[in-house]
Amino acid sequence: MPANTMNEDLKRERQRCSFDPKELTYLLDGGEEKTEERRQREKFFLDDPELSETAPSDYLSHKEKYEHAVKKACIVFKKVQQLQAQGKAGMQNFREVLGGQLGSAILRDGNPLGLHYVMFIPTIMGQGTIEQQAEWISKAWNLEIIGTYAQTELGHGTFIRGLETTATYDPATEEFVLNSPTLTSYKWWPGGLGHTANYAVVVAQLYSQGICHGIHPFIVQLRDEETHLPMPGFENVRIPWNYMLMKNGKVLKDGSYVKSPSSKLTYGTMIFVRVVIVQDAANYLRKAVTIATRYSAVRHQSHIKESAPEPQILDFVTQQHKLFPQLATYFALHYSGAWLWDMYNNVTSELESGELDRLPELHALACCLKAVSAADAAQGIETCRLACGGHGYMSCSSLPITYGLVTAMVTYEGENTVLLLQTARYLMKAWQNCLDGQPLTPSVQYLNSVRRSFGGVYHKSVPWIIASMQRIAAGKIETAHRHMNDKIKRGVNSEDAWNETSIELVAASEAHCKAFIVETYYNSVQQIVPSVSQQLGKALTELCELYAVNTLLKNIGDLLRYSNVTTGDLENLQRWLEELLAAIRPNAVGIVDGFDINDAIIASPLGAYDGNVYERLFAEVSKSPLNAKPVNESFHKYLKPLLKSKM
Ligand SMILES: CCCCCCCC/C=C\CCCCCCCCCCCCCC(=O)SCCNC(=O)CCNC(=O)[C@H](O)C(C)(C)COP(=O)(O)OP(=O)(O)OC[C@H]1O[C@@H](n2cnc3c(N)ncnc32)[C@H](O)[C@@H]1OP(=O)(O)O
Ligand SMILES: Cc1cc2nc3c(=O)[nH]c(=O)nc-3n(C[C@H](O)[C@H](O)[C@H](O)COP(=O)(O)OP(=O)(O)OC[C@H]3O[C@@H](n4cnc5c(N)ncnc54)[C@H](O)[C@@H]3O)c2cc1C
Repeated sequence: MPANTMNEDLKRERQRCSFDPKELTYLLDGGEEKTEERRQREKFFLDDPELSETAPSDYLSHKEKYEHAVKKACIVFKKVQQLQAQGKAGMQNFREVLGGQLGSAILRDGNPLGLHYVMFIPTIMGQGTIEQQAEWISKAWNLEIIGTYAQTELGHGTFIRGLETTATYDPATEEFVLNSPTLTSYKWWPGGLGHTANYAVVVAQLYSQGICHGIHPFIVQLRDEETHLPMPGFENVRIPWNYMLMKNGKVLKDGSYVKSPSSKLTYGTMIFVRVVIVQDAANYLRKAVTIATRYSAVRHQSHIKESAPEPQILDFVTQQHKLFPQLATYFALHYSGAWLWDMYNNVTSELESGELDRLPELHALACCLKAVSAADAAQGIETCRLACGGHGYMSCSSLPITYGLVTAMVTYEGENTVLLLQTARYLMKAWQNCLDGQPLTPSVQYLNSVRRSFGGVYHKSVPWIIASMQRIAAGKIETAHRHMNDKIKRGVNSEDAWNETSIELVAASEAHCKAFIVETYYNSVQQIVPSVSQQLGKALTELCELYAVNTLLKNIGDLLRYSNVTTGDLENLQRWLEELLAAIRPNAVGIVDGFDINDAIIASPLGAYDGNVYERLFAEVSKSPLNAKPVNESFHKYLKPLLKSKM
């Protein structure tokens, strides 16, 4: 590949961008200094020859991939320790140091230590007493032990009250006896459980004095710390009394049970991970849209006008309609994720002082935001793949693997439909409170105002769109509530009525979440615009408008059903969408440049900063061991005899 050449199209794109991409980078990182720190950190990891890929891991076997990942995770751990020694990494900023983008670039096929950091340590922090934290956290943090989070069983993932593993307290020995007596009670899915972890937080039904007290977390040793040989299976495994994490519910040494202030505090780690997933989904989406946008600026094909040269595919308005909403969705999820992270931290500190009032609202928001961000990011990444035509299908484009990672988010940490139904429970209660004139929590306040006014004359503004989306959400919530109650009045029991109404409940929950995202995104941009250059402010506003208009237009049916919008208003919205695509077009490459994603993290010949797409693609396929010899052995072994036999 010619050294230091920059694709001419990308050069032109960069010249025409109306703002300085660096300004966007600093904004997203939280300041120039933070950007510099991040870049240094990335360099520190990515320039390490031991961490850079010699050959793409696609060509390794399953076993080799695992071994390769363990090796890299250990190198990364040592490097994190070096940073710690320099005061540049600690528990507080661990997510920044190795979270999402950087971590997943180094450990492309999965991180064998991921669950240790994302769930094992957070569970001990959230569910352990001070003494238990003192005993386990430093061991875990220093990797003297490796843990995982073993909740899901072969038979149950969603319905955790149905878990079969039991932990029965024996006061005579002051131990818990753990049992997974059936095939369906086998712990199944926990990350790192197979070969990496030697400890786990095991979620089991607690029995004491003959009574079941529901599910609780226990620390269980899985493998010998020296030999790494597995401990005997989960049949009458004895663990000491203080291996039950007892910050919330506890068993006293005599076997009496002390209830937690709320049984749902046991579910705290799940809320934490759901909150983290929103940001993570956003980051994967911005990587995919960076790849697809740069590629679309470099790729020329077909004609808009027969007389003109083949255009950049980014000039097709349908291509813009595929990609620019994904750019905007990144920002929408980023700001909603940041908002949720703040709420999570505030509510968590309230919980520490025994205040539980805001837990249901946090749970309702974390559930629907996790579900919508995972689904929208997955769909957005797939759209980016399709937007890259055949080259997007190649695994070296990084788009298929990115989609694979994000579509898993739809299922793990609470399957999306199930989580949306959790939010719907909250919304049904909120609507009843609204009807009864009871106070409403901030995220559902809009129900009161929407109940009072059904209409609202179209004007070209995001606040009008927010009001319309709230109207749709309130309409769907009201419809689901009414239909469910009609069934109950006709004699259907409430559980069956819930199930029979669940399609509408899920739709209500999604609509509520979308309205929340648009409002949060708009409020964030309103706050940011005065502090940035006029050009960047304009670009950010256009993206926010695009997200709002596009989201509303995707729900035309609902808009017609729940508001007094006219067909003329819809035509105005469509025109506005097209204007926004045209306005964003000159800035598209500048925006993805502003994400400032290192080429090694992009890891795609289609999306590198220099835009040398074809040269990089060619270099990439040359790495395949299949292309090392001109004739593959299978020709002599199988094809040739077959061809001969036909002659
Ligand atoms: C050296 C190398 C270094 C590497 C370092 C790497 C470091 C990386 C650092 C950062 C990386 C950042 C990026 C990371 C990205 C994230 C990757 C994560 C990977 C995770 C993998 C996946 C793990 C899992 O999947 S673990 C298993 C998760 N399982 C679930 O989520 C189960 C889903 N089911 C449930 O949650 C529940 O059962 C339920 C909610 C569906 C129903 O529960 P239930 O039946 O008991 O309840 P009810 O329906 O009866 O409701 C009762 C009542 O309680 C309320 N409720 C329910 N849940 C909660 C809750 N969590 N909190 C509060 N309240 C709750 C419910 O609403 C009801 O309320 P009512 O008032 O209506 O009664
Ligand atoms: C990549 C990956 C990593 C994972 N890592 C871990 C881990 O580290 N630790 C761990 O403990 N677990 C882990 N899991 C398990 C994960 O949390 C569960 O798979 C997830 O919670 C979904 O549960 P399930 O598999 O039982 O799905 P099911 O509940 O069986 O879902 C199947 C279908 O049934 C529907 N359904 C189920 N219940 C309801 C309901 N009440 N109402 C309406 N529809 C319903 C769902 O919507 C879905 O369509 C992981 C899973 C994956 C895919």
